[in-house]
Amino acid sequence: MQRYFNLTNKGLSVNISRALFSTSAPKLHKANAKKRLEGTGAVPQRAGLANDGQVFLDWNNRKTSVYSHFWLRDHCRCAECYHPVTRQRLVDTFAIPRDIQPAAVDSRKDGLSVIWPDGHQSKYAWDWLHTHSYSPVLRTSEPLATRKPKLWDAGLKLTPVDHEAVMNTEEGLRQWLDQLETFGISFVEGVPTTVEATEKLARRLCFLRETHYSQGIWYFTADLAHADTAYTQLALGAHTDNTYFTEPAGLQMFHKLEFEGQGGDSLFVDGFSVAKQLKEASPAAYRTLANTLIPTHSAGDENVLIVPTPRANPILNHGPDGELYQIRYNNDDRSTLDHLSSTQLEAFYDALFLWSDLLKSKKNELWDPLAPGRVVTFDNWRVLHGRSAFTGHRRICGAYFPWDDYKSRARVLRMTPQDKDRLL
Ligand SMILES: C[N+](C)(C)CCCC[C@H](N)C(=O)O
Ligand SMILES: O=C(O)CCC(=O)C(=O)O
Ligand SMILES: [Fe+2]
Repeated sequence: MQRYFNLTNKGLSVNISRALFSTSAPKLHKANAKKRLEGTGAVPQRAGLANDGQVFLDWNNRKTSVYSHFWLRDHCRCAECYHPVTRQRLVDTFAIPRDIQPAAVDSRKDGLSVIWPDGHQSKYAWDWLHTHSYSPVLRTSEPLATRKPKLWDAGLKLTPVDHEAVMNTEEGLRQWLDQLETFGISFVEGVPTTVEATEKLARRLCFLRETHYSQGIWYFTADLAHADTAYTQLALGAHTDNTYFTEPAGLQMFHKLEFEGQGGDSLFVDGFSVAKQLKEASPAAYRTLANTLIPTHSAGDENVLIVPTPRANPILNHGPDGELYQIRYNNDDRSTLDHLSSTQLEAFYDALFLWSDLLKSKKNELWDPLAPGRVVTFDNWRVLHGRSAFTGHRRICGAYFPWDDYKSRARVLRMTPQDKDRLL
């Protein structure tokens, strides 16, 4: 049941209805703004008056969202304007009059209906409108981005995920990816100690990132097969890999297939947790590591000279929203610092010492002997890794994974196609 109020202005009839049947449907008004707007003859989107050219939705929690007319037309969700299968915009944004006004607006049980002057009818689901309310923003998190990280220290106790479950059930796979997104690290146990089984497990997660080290799965031992310290028996302090790539690998996997000797345990440190500790200990040092650009390179192999574009990046990388999203830190792969002023250089070294002290603090170090059969996978944008020096024979195989494709896989596993439609 609906009630209609008709307003006529410049010969345009506007239907305002109130949905009385659905508790989740917001009340809809547009009369005042529209009347004032048309009375002034101003160009709506440029008028700068708060309520001009907008549709108002009152939600049940007494919040009111406003949506611009142009935005609504540009975001029409009908099959002609938005491809229902490819989920891509079909409407020609640039063919929409910049000052478009609806001919009629109607609140329906399942969403907002708008009829435009050319007769085109747009529909928007209420939950889609609520999710994408931008004035004000009503969503409390960005559900597409990632799981909220849970920070950890040396005491982290994660339940290992069963290899059979990962390979044969969606639940097992989801558990693995959930841990990766939440803690930035996860262990799979019961993996056959072969390169083939490890590669199968890796590809269950995502296709692999090729690098100068390999096409896909790699394995290494202390033989300098590649000119990098990983291929020696030296200890490696906590670091992230690929600091010299424009985009470092998103994930890394290790499986220790063979070991006869002493030492060679694996080290993991939650870089997001250490960053938080640094910020608390010295906001100035934190700012220095967030702002100082560090050049890096990979140049050991004869035919390789990799540097990133841009040439240098901070250790602590923040998005435009100010969130820390990536750690890039490998003190061994840092290039010559020749671009900082004397003052900047001293500030950088001071901050680096504080960072390193926290990284090496016992309470942050998670050590694991990584017994054969126990495969570790970790977020190379968050969790730093290292190893103790070793003697004897040690062979590890593993893989790098691209960030976006790993995230996509994780997202799809925790979302329905309906979630996709609502969240995009
Ligand atoms: C993992 N794998 C053995 C293939 C290579 C190791 C490379 C470590 C290197 N310093 C870097 O940051 O890339
Ligand atoms: O040998 C190890 O355990 C790790 C070496 C390393 O840092 C790497 O391969 O990226
Ligand atoms: Fe490494």
